[in-house]
Amino acid sequence: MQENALAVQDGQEVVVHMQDIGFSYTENRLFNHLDLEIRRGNIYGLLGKNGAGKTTLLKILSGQLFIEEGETKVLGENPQKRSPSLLSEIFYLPEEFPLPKMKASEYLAMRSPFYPRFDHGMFAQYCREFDIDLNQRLDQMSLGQKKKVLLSFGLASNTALLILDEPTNGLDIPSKKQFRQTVASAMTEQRTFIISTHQVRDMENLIDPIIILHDGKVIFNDTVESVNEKYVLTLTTEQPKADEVMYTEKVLGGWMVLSERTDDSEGKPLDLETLFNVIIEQSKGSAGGVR
Ligand SMILES: Nc1ncnc2c1ncn2[C@@H]1O[C@H](COP(=O)(O)OP(=O)(O)OP(=O)(O)O)[C@@H](O)[C@H]1O
Repeated sequence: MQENALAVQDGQEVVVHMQDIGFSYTENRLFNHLDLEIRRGNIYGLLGKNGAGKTTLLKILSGQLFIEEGETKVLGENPQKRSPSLLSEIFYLPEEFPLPKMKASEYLAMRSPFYPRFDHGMFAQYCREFDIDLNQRLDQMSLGQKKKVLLSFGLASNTALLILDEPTNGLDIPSKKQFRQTVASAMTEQRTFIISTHQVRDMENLIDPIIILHDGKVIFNDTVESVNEKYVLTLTTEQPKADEVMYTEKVLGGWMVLSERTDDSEGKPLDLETLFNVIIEQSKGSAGGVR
């Protein structure tokens, strides 16, 4: 693909730029003045409550839904134009999908020519790792097996942008570990992955930065590390007063409290689930939130 010159922020190319986006399915507005920037070479996690609009956002990025207001640029192009060169640089794995009545090997032969840098050796390796029989018919596979075929296909496609919507849904316990290892091994500086998920425990130590979609906007787009540099979680046995702490949560043995990190702070870093709850909680009242 002849990529247009992309803007560079902090040494990383901006592969997705969304500005002032407005979108509705019905008279109710889903996105209102939504802004988003995604930089090359990262595995982003897209988090949000049910109905926040994660799938919708991913469909806009992959040229399947059209916005009413604002501007979207993906790899420098407007995805609504659906140019073949741009579409061959995006692989989108939906949460649910119908697959044709054919063997996985036939599907490979049919779809792989669409992706100019498709790596057949990698595809075979990923399928071996996921224990997939390429001679089995796709429509006779379980949900998890189908996901593994498409995931292997997407990773081997070598597209600049790989979008995975709830990829671990349907995967058994050993496959989730395999998923993390395979995704991490397929990542390169030239690629960008966006993974939408509710299964944050499956994604711990894989996705970073984190994007949180809430109330029609992106309310957080930053690394977990940047939050942990500023804040710390500590366990206390006395119930803290709600108005004296930024965030608290009842846990076994006491209360988890989020406070600003000082030089002598001792505590544990935020896990993704707590980070999500903190950001949503902060968005309710405070100006600014945790940033
Ligand atoms: N085709 C459609 N027509 C009308 N409304 C829709 C359509 N698709 C989605 N919606 C609505 O838009 C909102 C966002 O849906 P979307 O699937 O993008 O959310 P999500 O964050 O992916 O949700 P979940 O986490 O439950 O998968 C929801 O309120 C949903 O009901």
